[in-house]
Amino acid sequence: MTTTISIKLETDVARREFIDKFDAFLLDCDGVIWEEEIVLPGVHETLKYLRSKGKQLLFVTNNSTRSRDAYLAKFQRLGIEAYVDEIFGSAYASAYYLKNVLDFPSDKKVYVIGESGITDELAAEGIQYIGSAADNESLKSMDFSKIVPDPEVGAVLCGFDLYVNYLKFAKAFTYLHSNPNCLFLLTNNDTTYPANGSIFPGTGSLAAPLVTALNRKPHCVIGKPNKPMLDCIVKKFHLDVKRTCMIGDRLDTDIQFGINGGISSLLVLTGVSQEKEILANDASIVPDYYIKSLGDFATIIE
Ligand SMILES: O=C(O)[C@H](O)[C@H](O)COP(=O)(O)O
Ligand SMILES: [Mg+2]
Repeated sequence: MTTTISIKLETDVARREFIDKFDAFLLDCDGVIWEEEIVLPGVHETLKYLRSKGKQLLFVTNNSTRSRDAYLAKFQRLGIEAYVDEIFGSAYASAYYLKNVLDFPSDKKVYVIGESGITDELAAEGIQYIGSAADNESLKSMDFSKIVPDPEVGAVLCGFDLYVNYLKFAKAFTYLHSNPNCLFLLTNNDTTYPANGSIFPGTGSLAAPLVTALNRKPHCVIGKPNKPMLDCIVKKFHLDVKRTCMIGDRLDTDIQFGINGGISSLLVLTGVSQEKEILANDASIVPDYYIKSLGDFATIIE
């Protein structure tokens, strides 16, 4: 097996040469740019520097809790220059995929386990939905009489949901179990979520009870590392894959996304994946480059 070596960008010369190699950067958000409301050190300066060099920046996040507009408000709140067309969240990509790829029927509904990011983006695409916040209060007793099949539910879409509960699982299970034509979609499959210098259960772990109960894998997972998200981006921006680099904190989503898309990849060590994982002899996913933090590029600013 040929061992791929990842290049660690430790010197200013190496960092400058790296930046000059690319015209477009796809930037992951959680664990790269910020941890929730805290922008990581040096990231403001680095993003400003990339823009000053005329680089195309695209923000590509598996986080489905916010719509593009809500993300734009977050970028503005945190003092980061961004434009709505540069933002690709898994909620937007899921609504785009349902509308433009699956041609989801207008007389059908989507049952949502997830938050306003998903419901706002579905509404923006004119797709009917039920569930989400309406089911934030779970069953109070073992009375299941109100949980019945609904042939109008054409898909179950599961994303990150702080209010996930038994009622939501029972409804989603019933729609999928009673109707083999009901689509089972995940916004993304991240097993963990980076926060507060640690990791917590992520969307993939929230959807796992449904996968187990149904004994069925999702019909489609939209977010990184899967093609639907990348197709959406490449089609919209006609990127030159040879001059494009994905920057992320997670090997099995961000770096695999770059590999799947035939674009270069840079791993940062401020989120989920660690240096020892890419240095291991049996490393299966190896980025082209890696650096301690996106903010470290601030050292080359003239
Ligand atoms: O659990 C999740 O959904 C993910 O951990 C989270 O959303 C990752 O977001 P990203 O790192 O792609 O910005
Ligand atoms: Mg991340």
